Amino acid sequence: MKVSIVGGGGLVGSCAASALQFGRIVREIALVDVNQDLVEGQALDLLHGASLISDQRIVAGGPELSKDADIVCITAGLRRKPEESRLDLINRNVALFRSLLGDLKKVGYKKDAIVFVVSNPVDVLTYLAMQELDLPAQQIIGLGTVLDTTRLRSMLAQRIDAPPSQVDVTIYGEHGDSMVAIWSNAQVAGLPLEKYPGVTPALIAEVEKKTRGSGAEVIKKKGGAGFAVGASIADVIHAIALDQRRIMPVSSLQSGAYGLSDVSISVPTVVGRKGAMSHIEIELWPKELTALQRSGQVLRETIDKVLKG
Ligand SMILES: NC(=O)C1=CN([C@@H]2O[C@H](COP(=O)(O)OP(=O)(O)OC[C@H]3O[C@@H](n4cnc5c(N)ncnc54)[C@H](O)[C@@H]3O)[C@@H](O)[C@H]2O)C=CC1
Ligand SMILES: CC(=O)C(=O)O
Repeated sequence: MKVSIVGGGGLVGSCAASALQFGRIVREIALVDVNQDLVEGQALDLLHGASLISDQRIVAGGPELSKDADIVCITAGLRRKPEESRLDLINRNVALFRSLLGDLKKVGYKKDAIVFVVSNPVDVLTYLAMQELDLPAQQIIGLGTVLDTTRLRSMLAQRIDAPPSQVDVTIYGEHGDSMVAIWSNAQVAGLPLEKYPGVTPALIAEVEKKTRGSGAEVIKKKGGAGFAVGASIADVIHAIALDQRRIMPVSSLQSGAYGLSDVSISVPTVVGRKGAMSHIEIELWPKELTALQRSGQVLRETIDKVLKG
């Protein structure tokens, strides 16, 4: 498996590369960036640790490195300002994104490549990639609410003193203000979350609110997300590389599940070597379903305004 990271010189791309190196699963990590010195420096820094970590090939360069990549992960983009909503970013990011898709089209890409979008607003740019590239829709996925989900699980675990890996609650919908935490099926180690010691409706509401504001909080305090988003990206890439068919909250084109269609958004999705292989529809609380459909509506309106307008 060769993974190229477009924007690999930046914070998100370099943290993803480091997580992939420690993951020891993919064969080659290619960092692509317009900032040549920066990307060469990142690749060199990763390479310096190779004898301690893994035998992967690590290279840096221009768009041509994506030509034979099995997974093209796009993290190039402009960062969100603390007071800016993710959707406001689209106006600054669409032109940049179109130009790097243009570079990719020029150099070419594998017919079975998975294009994995991380740049924000991730759901809208995932939809744009699907429109612009000549690939089946299932081969184009976005990070969606994978990062939001680990933030929610990890912070809730800390509050109730449970192991983060045993907290099972997932966020779906937009990677943005209208994200929807699905509490109807939440568990800790297989036990119903609401019966777990220390869990109260007020605590749940507080952690959910903190999760919603996490992106902005991290940007304000350290400039942008790095470690957690890098780990999230590596988790999805490993599910693809190993054809794990895990159910993950990635963003992909919808065609009817939960009443959503013609929009890229996160719902329970089977992720494997062919990308977003299918969507799983389960019963939600009516208020969760309504919120998920509203989230889809928010994204649809943005797509209509920005991409079709
Ligand atoms: N979906 C998610 O959960 C998250 C998404 N993000 C998004 O990831 C993106 C990147 O964030 P950071 O890494 O913090 O920004 P950054 O500024 O550190 O890195 C962006 C990199 O992209 C490069 N770049 C710009 N134009 C390029 C082009 N045409 N081709 C190749 N490289 C190009 C820049 O030189 C820079 O190295 C942003 O859009 C941010 O909002 C960030 C965190 C979470
Ligand atoms: C920047 C962003 O989308 C996040 O940290 O959630």
